[in-house]
Amino acid sequence: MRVLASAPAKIILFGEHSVVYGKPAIAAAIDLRTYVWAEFNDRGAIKIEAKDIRVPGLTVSFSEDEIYFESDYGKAAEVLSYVRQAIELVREEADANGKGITVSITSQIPVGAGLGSSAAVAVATIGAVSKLLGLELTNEEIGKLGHRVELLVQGASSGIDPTVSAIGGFIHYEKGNFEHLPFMELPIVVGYTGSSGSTKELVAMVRRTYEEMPEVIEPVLIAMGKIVEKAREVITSDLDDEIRFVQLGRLMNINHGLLDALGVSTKKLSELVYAARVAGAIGAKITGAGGGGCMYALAPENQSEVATAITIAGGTPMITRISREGLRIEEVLP
Ligand SMILES: Nc1ncnc2c1ncn2[C@@H]1O[C@H](COP(=O)(O)OP(=O)(O)O)[C@@H](O)[C@H]1O
Ligand SMILES: C[C@@](O)(CCOP(=O)(O)O)CC(=O)O
Ligand SMILES: [Mg+2]
Repeated sequence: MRVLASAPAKIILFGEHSVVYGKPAIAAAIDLRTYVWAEFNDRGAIKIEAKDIRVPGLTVSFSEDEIYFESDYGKAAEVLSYVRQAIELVREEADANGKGITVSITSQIPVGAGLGSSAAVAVATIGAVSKLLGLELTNEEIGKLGHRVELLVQGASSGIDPTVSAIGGFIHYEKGNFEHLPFMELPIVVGYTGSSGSTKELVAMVRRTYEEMPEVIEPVLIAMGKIVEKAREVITSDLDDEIRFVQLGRLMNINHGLLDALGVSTKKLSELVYAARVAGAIGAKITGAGGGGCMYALAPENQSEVATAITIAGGTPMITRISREGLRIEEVLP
């Protein structure tokens, strides 16, 4: 039997980092996906083929007609830890420890770019392997297992990414509970800096700053939580879209300033944010953990001008749509 599952990327509209401290956040699944095939193998081992992940430390040397591969196995193992933990957790749930499972991954999501590639790969792996092992899990339960995977690998995780990747759509999330917000087409442009940041390291860096000066950082986190509540009021109000977008844009700009205060922006991210605003975006901010990765801009009138400005500033623009669907079982072959 072979199973193919897929799970989407996400953007965090408001509340990254503060959500790790129990504050609310708002996120949406987007139409970039990670695909995972799962099947049994008879070696009793876990085998992972990650087709499009570049492992730092893998060197290929050529001599005459021979090719040598040298790998830093420590780094390779670390990079594959989300997938490995996901498989181990499902095997445990299914009481199938020791069963040989091969997974093969392809992904459309840039890695370490704030678009939740870690959650998508965990959720798609859990989806495919649980189906293979005959476990009946709801998407919500799979999101919770995805959260456990992120906690095991990162040490800290709010759970928002695996939740939105598993259930899809547009959600308000707080301490493990989520609520679907009314669907709205968001005229946004995502700008990718081309560099990556590790969520594990950025979350740990914010934690260190918080522990050094809680009296300074706590009010910043509280303000971020208030921004989310205000944004939720605007999204669920019956005001015209035009007014709602202007209010959301202002809240995005304030949220970006506070993320910068936490130290998770970079020169390039801020350049893309300002380039988008100068080109007419009503709001622009980092999305995800920062330290590289992506920003997004709200540009109801001028998405293409904003995309051009992001390109001129050295970024890669992506025009994405919200994905109503989360985890999907794509194929089950005998
Ligand atoms: N296609 C993939 N195959 C295997 N592992 C992946 C894949 N995509 C992401 N990952 C894992 O997720 C990590 C990146 O997660 P993270 O630092 O949280 O950034 P983000 O979730 O924003 O992309 C990678 O280092 C790798 O361990
Ligand atoms: C920084 C954080 O709020 C979001 C991280 O998202 P990503 O891994 O950068 O896509 C961490 C979390 O919510 O667990
Ligand atoms: Mg992640």
